[in-house]
Amino acid sequence: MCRDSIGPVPDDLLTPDPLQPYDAVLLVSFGGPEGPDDVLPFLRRVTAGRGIPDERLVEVGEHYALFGGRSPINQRTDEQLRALRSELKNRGSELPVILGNRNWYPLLDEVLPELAAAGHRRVLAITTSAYPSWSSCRQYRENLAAAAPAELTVERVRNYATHPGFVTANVSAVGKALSELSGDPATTRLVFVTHSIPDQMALSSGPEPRDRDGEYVNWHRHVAQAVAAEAAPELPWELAFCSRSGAPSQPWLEPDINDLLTDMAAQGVTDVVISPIGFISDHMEVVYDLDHEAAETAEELGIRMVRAATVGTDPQFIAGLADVALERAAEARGEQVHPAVLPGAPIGLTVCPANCCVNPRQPDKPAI
Ligand SMILES: CC1=C(CCC(=O)O)c2cc3nc(cc4[nH]c(cc5[nH]c(cc1n2)c(C)c5CCC(=O)O)c(CCC(=O)O)c4C)C(CCC(=O)O)=C3C
Ligand SMILES: [Fe+2]
Repeated sequence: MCRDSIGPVPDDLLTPDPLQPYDAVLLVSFGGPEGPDDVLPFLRRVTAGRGIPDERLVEVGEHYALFGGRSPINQRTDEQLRALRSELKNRGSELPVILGNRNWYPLLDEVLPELAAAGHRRVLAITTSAYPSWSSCRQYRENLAAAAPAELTVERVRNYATHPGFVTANVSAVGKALSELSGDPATTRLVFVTHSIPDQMALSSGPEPRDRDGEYVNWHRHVAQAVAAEAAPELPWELAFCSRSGAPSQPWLEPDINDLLTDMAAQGVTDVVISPIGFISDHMEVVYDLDHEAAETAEELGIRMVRAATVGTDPQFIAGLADVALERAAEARGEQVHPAVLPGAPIGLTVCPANCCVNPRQPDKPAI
């Protein structure tokens, strides 16, 4: 794991840093276990006080065990961190760009006090999650608020899934995946996949007023529509969900990707491209739930399935992250900004109202 040294606050007053008034950039990731001994402590940390059934934890622990107790997430995030660091440097910023995780080392709880101790006072956070909802946005904001010492202000960039950079990178990935299939276009489908969340959480995602299905689903539909229109205008597409957990009695977003594949096979579909637009790099959900579980379902059904790449370090995506960071800094300086966004799609908020992305099952906690 790469730890850029936190270092002193840059004091080059001759050329103002394009990320001023911020004095550091913090990439905020979920974090994942590095080996077999980390898996249980990691899962306990993620699920603390959440009422997730033990069977589910055992099951998820087994997914990690298949990969030697190690999630790909830390390495993938590290690659993104390096790519972002060099992109921001190319754009003229000298600020340190460092990593803090919510659930594994280096933990936000350590990194934010270290930043403050090194003299930093105003940090710009970029989360590795691109969409609004409690799980994918507010929970990050809550963890940041809990970890930040009083002298440190942490602000964040907008949810960036509707930025054209994210969409363009997914268009390339889908194009490449499609070129690996040679089936009849009439029986080929494009399926966008994201993380399932409880229906109630989806309905309370984003600020009010909300789209009928909540902003989590609304945003995914906008992204899916835009990627499909560019990458495969001739193919029908659908949005499916993976990685549901929680009690079986609690409704979560559907269709599950495995159920959708089953329905598609019954309708004569022969070829499917799966585009994991819900994830910005290869996490356990991608390498297990899609590459292992959904791939096995497809094989049993006789469907040829290709999984499109996650955006990872695609230069268009990384440039988009740099764009939203520079845009946020300009906003913080009180300048007028013109955020790039898909035509007709929602623009993420940089400062959220109190009722944004609430978790219906938890009293509101302080959030940045
Ligand atoms: C929307 C969403 C994202 C995408 C946005 C984002 O990226 O943040 C995401 C990402 C991730 N989720 C991850 C891991 C886990 N999520 C869990 C549980 C849950 N996730 C939820 C939602 C999401 N999760 C929800 C509603 C729960 C139920 C409990 C709760 O209300 O919190 C559990 C507990 C076991 C289980 O229930 O499966 C684990 C271990 C990892 C790391 C994977 C790795 O190691 O590579 C990543 C990137
Ligand atoms: Fe999760």
